[in-house]
Amino acid sequence: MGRMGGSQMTYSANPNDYRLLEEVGYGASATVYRAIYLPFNEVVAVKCLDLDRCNSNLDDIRREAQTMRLIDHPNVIRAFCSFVVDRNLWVVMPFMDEGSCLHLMKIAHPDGFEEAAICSILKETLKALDYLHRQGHIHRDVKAGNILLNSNGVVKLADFGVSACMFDTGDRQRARNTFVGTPCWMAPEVLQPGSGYNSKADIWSFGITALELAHGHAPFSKYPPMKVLLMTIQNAPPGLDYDRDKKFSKSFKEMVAMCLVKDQTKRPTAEKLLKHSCFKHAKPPELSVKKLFADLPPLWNRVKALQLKDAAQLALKKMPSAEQEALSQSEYQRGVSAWNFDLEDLKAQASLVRDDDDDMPDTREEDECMKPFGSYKLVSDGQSSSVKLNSNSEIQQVECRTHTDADELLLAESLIRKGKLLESDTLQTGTLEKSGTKSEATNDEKASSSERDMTQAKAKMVKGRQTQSGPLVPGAVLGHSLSDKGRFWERSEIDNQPTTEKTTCEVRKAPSFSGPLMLPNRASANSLSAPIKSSGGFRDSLDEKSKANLVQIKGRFSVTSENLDLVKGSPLRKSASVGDWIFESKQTSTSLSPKEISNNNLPASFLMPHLHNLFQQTSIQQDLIMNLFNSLQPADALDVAQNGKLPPLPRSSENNGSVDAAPSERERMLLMKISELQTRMINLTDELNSERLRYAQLQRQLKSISGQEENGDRRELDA
Ligand SMILES: Nc1ncnc2c1ncn2[C@@H]1O[C@H](COP(=O)(O)OP(=O)(O)OP(=O)(O)O)[C@@H](O)[C@H]1O
Repeated sequence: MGRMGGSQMTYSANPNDYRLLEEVGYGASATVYRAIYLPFNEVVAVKCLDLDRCNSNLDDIRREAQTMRLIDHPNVIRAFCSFVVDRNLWVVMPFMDEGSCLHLMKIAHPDGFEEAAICSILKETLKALDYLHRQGHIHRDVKAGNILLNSNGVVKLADFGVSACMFDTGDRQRARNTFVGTPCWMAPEVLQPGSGYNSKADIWSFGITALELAHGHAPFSKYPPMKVLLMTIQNAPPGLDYDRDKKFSKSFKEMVAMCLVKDQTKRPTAEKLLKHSCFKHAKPPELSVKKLFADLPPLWNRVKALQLKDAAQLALKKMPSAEQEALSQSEYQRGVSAWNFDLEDLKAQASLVRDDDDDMPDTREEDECMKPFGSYKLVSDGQSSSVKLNSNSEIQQVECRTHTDADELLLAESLIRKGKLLESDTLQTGTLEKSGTKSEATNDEKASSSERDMTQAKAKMVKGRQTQSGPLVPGAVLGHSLSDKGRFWERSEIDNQPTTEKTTCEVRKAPSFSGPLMLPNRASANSLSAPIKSSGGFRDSLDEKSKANLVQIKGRFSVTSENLDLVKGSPLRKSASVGDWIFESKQTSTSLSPKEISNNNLPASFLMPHLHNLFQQTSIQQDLIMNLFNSLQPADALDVAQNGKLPPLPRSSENNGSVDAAPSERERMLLMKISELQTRMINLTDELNSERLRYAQLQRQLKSISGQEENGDRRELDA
């Protein structure tokens, strides 16, 4: 049996006692359901944490569950009980029927809430933080997505996925020298782990959350993690702008500014902040918060609508942006989800995201707080300028001539070499690769990597898959050997499972890869990150089976042939030619239900962007082919071959290293690729033509319908 719930009732740890209903939320590694606890016929929330998808190690998961069970504060979500079901950790919690502030903003308040509501929400959050800090915890993931509301106006802070204990020593203490949290909300000192951090990191995140609630999004949120990271370190702290944020009071602006001070010692404690006039005069949440969700449909319908809206938005983006968005979003969300940043991964991200900020897919207005970055952009005009990086009170100057992502990498690498940016076990790959060369891993890095190996080895030693029906104890979690990873996907025993388990499996299988619903946020989070297994930063840590199926390693992530099928099922696919993620328009068009299509009631405004996408995709394919043709040029070909991407070029001694005229293995491969691309282009052209036809048909139908209506009207008038 599980522990006592808030209502002093005992909740069982038997999954059959819970009927999972609708999905009401999802995070990096968990899906949250509204559920009925059958013995009491009571509505609860069940967070199903996918142990396979978890980026965190088992200790983190256990810590979250333990923390949640021990806490007892009206503003902190507590766990009634938690237990392991197959490959999931189920955490049973009170159901917060209005969901998170983030969802609420996305669905009904895209430009943020009004000040009265914000102050009420923040006050409750601050009470939660004050309590947690007194208990010795740092939450480390304070953000609107983790502030939950219910219809009575109750506000609770959730998600202890990354919380840390301040009183820990040894390994756990060292863990606080690592990147943990969500990039946009992360305090500068968290990004410079050498100095360590404390509960004041939560106060920074709290300040960022205040801005998030005020604007509808966090500052820097449109940038990929690498950029966010550098901007947090380099730029002046974000804040409310005097002109743009006129609707907010001086007191509110002042409170935000107090939280967002780079020097953590100058930030107030939660206790002190609670005394700020902003909170002293805050209305009780039941008065100011309820109107935020008045007249909204039930949470689960909102979540569905949100998924649909995101799917539509992504589908309608013009192709290059959509491609970029998908990539950027997935990279961003991976950063969001990945508590432990990995330089290799960040480098990969930075190199994949174009530096042209104006082209960034986010249509949001640029934040005022981005202004300092504007001046940074100036240097791209070839002027020399210096970027100041404040690290451990020491100002380091890095010469920066052009503002490119490569420069950002250099900056980061420069910091790292100076031992400022990463010091402990977060430098997961332990290597810095630039232009194919590897710098030597430092002793610290080596030591920490062996520590990690030990942890992994330990986890692997605990064999056997347990289906635990009892409150979560360390053994219960550890019962899931990491080496079991991936088995879930192969299992054919789903049909033999109790309904609840079946539901989980189906839902888990479905979300990312099958339906159009999952295309956007989650699509971007899951379609890429779920099938792309986290290898924990080590190629070596991939299990044998994964290694055998390995298709590609990308940063910390590997794509196996097994999950490539899943990727194929997703609307994003890997372009065979260039290795970019291409938005599959075929999938997009089929993302409309057959009913919708057969109803022929699609407005032209909806179809046109699809056609446009197809058209552009075709052009892109053409470009790719041209590029490939060009890549046959001797100089380029030589270069590519030297980079090891293709078999080496044959050389003849007579022509002094120039490319041999005879078709080489490499050329054959290129030709194969070209013909593959051509086939795809033909398919896309066909698709475009059929869409055109359908569009013309629809227009005819529209005309005839409107003609009929006009006739009807005329007849009515005549009569
Ligand atoms: N008790 C609850 N009642 C209602 N909705 C909830 C509850 N708990 C979580 N949610 C919803 O589910 C979403 C995801 O939950 P949660 O943040 O715990 O998952 P996660 O995987 O830990 O997320 P993250 O990406 O922040 O690490 C929340 O943002 C919220 O919208």
